[in-house]
Amino acid sequence: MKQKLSVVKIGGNLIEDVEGCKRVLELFSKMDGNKILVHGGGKKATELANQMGVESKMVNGRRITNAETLDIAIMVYGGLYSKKIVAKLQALGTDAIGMSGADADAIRAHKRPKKNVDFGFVGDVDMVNTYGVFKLLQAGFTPIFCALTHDGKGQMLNTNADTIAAELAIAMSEQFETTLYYCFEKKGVLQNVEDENSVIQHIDSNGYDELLAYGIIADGMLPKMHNCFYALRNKVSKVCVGNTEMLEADNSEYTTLTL
Ligand SMILES: Nc1ncnc2c1ncn2[C@@H]1O[C@H](COP(=O)(O)OP(=O)(O)O)[C@@H](O)[C@H]1O
Ligand SMILES: CC(=O)N[C@@H](CCC(=O)OP(=O)(O)O)C(=O)O
Repeated sequence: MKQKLSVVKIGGNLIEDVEGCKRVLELFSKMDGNKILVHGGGKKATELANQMGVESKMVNGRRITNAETLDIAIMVYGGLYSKKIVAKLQALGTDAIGMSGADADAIRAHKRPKKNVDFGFVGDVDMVNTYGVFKLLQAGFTPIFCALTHDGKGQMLNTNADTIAAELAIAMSEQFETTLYYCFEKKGVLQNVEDENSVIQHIDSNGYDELLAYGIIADGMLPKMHNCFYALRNKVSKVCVGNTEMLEADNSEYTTLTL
């Protein structure tokens, strides 16, 4: 029987909230078994870019990343947030190790080809070094991935954290029975985004099409849901979307997705 693995992605809004971040890291550190954390930080990158007088442009939920923006991404994701999260987890007794895709050649990507939009230094994932990640887990480390990949030729690339989480979960599913958790500030996928108590408990492929058709899923939820179903179609056992409390063992108020 395969061992279990949890891949938990935490979004930028959650990290920004001091209490929310503290709680999610506490719950993550208490989770049993093999686990990997993936963190975003898009909100902070936009804030820092503003302070530096650099314009932030998003297209389809993805950041247009020129050389200056890439440096900001590396500073915020690979530096500020990675180190702060690792330090907090260490204080909670989790032997966390901060990872970008370049570290241990963990995630290779290629620069997204120019089509209608030139995304600049945005990476589409080609390969996850599952053996490298496996070795870290076997050695007792908990890998903490940020939203950065590399092309294997010395170029860092900016890759959406939701995508990193899905690609890691898919690749590691060869060896593990994997559950992917998308943790953000709302209780789950909501029927009405203004109403926290309208959590949709379960969404399958047909339901997903309907939600799309009715425009119930919008903004950042569009690429997130795309990643959820992409993961499910590629052997990830279970995908869940919810807030911090989803990581509490006896909580069931969140969204579960199936094909
Ligand atoms: N049906 C929906 N249910 C929940 N959130 C939704 C929905 N439709 C759109 N959203 C928006 O999607 C956002 C989450 O996407 P995003 O900000 O990219 O997440 P993350 O913080 O994980 O990066 C929510 O803050 C919410 O405003
Ligand atoms: C290419 C791309 O869009 N990368 C994202 C990476 C950070 C991220 O995904 O952060 P959240 O999870 O907090 O949104 C960005 O730069 O915003």
